Amino acid sequence: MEERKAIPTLYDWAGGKDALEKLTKLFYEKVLKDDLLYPVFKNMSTDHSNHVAHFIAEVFGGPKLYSEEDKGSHAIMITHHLGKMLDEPKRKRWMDLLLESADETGLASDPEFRSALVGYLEWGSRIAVINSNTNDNPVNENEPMPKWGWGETKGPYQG
Ligand code: HEM
Repeated sequence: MEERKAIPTLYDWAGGKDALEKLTKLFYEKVLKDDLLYPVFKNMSTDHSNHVAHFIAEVFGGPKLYSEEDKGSHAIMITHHLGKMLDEPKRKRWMDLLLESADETGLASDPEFRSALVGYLEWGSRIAVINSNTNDNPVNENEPMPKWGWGETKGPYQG
């Protein structure tokens, strides 16, 4: 049977911390210029963009940038969404602008990586909408950060 080469984490394949911070920086610039999303994010902190990059970095198998460096946790991330009353049009715009930013910042665009990225963002953004329509955090403070991998493609294409 043919041996597969070592599978990189999604974090490494994406280009690490710098690539993810660049992605969210452009994304929140777009968000603040967007009529639908501006009111939702107008009070966000100056750290917001990096915190989201660090959260994704950690979920994608990178270092504990969110849970240790930023002193966050899965439960704390969810707390930020509680009561925000998000809906499908806002979620969709959020997805569109994030994927547009991925293309414009030159994030890895191979089919395997993008399938994992979109899968994670669809999952996470739909959960964010659900949690934004309640004030009760369903996640316990001790629960681990989510982890996301390559999914069905099992890794980058190895021609
Ligand atoms: C995979 C999906 C998502 C992830 C990983 C994520 C992650 C985060 C994180 C880490 C924070 C805390 C930032 C901080 O420390 O300042 C946050 C806050 C927030 N997120 Fe999300 N989020 C996601 C989806 C969404 C979506 C779809 C929306 C809206 C359409 C949204 C709206 C917000 C808002 C309004 C806040 C609070 C902003 C404020 O502090 O004023 N999030 N999110």
